[in-house]
Amino acid sequence: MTIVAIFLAAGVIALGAWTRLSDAGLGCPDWPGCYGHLDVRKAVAHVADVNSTDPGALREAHKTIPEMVHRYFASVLGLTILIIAALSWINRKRAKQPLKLPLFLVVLVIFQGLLGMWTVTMGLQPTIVMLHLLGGFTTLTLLSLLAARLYRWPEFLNDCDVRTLKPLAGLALAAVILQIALGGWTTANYAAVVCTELPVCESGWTEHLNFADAFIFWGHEHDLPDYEFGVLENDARTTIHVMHRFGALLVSLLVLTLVVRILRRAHSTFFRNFAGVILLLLLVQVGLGIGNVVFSVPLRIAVAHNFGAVVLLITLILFIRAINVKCTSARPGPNGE
Ligand code: HEM
Repeated sequence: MTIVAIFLAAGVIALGAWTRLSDAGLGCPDWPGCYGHLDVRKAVAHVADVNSTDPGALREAHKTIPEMVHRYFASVLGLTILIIAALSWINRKRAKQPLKLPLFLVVLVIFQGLLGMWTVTMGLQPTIVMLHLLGGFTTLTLLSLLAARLYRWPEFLNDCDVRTLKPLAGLALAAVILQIALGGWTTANYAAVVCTELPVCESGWTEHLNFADAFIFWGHEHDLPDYEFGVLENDARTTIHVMHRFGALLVSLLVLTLVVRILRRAHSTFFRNFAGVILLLLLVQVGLGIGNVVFSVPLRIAVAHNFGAVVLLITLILFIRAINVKCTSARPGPNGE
């Protein structure tokens, strides 16, 4: 069941990215239905009707589809998490049966639903959009952690030297989380295309930094009907974009140092492979980020960049879990001693 939930959560994240990045976030201006309809086909027909009687209405029927498909998948995921929590409760007396994590996931998925509703009803308010993205990433990460606990993966650790890497791994994880939040902030404020040059931004970018306006999280002053396509001035958007680039540099330095240290300390194939996977994910993620800039954020690259971020996050969390399990130089006995 947890594995099913993992696939569903991954699908919901990818669909959410597709919805957001194809500017379909307001494809359905109401919630939970779309123009009052729970059936997406009726919503499409409704938009077509309105457009035929009022050609100035400019409603785009195709944008209702990603939004509603995202909502359908999210509902099934919510239901699956409820079932997981119910099963954990029923089996709570069994040894090593996790209960707090499934219950926390229920609270999280309900809060995610509320954030999804506010995303629409508050007209794509950037802080809500970013929190909704972070909530989705947290859901998938915690489900992966739950699966690792249920399947007792890894069972034991026989490479005790890698445990000394805990502080560095924690630091790399914190940097990745911050970078994900900055990425979400870049998207939510439509700051992706303000810097079209590498490595930082257009020449003279240092004169176009405005930190005061770039990080206003609530109460923006604007007279637009909603936040679609952003409400910030160019300098504030440039600042956000540039911070995401510097964030990438910090993440790269920390993650590369971690990889080198793992390779130096670890003697097991398990951890050497782990280092290889982390390195590969970092390279792919930076490559996709550069692809976003060079090709002006094509939908496929942007969705892959979103997904690459969550996979990198999960891999680091699983690495930290792996270096935290009981360390023994020999395989443990049947009772775990
Ligand atoms: C190193 C690790 C990196 C991580 C973890 C990361 C993470 C993210 C995340 C989570 C988003 C939000 C995606 C979404 O809303 O769907 C994002 C957006 C973005 N990232 Fe990164 N990123 C990284 C590196 C880079 C690099 C190196 C560049 C460019 C050189 C870059 C350029 C962008 C751009 C332009 C966007 C906005 C995309 C849009 O609005 O459609 N990223 N990033």
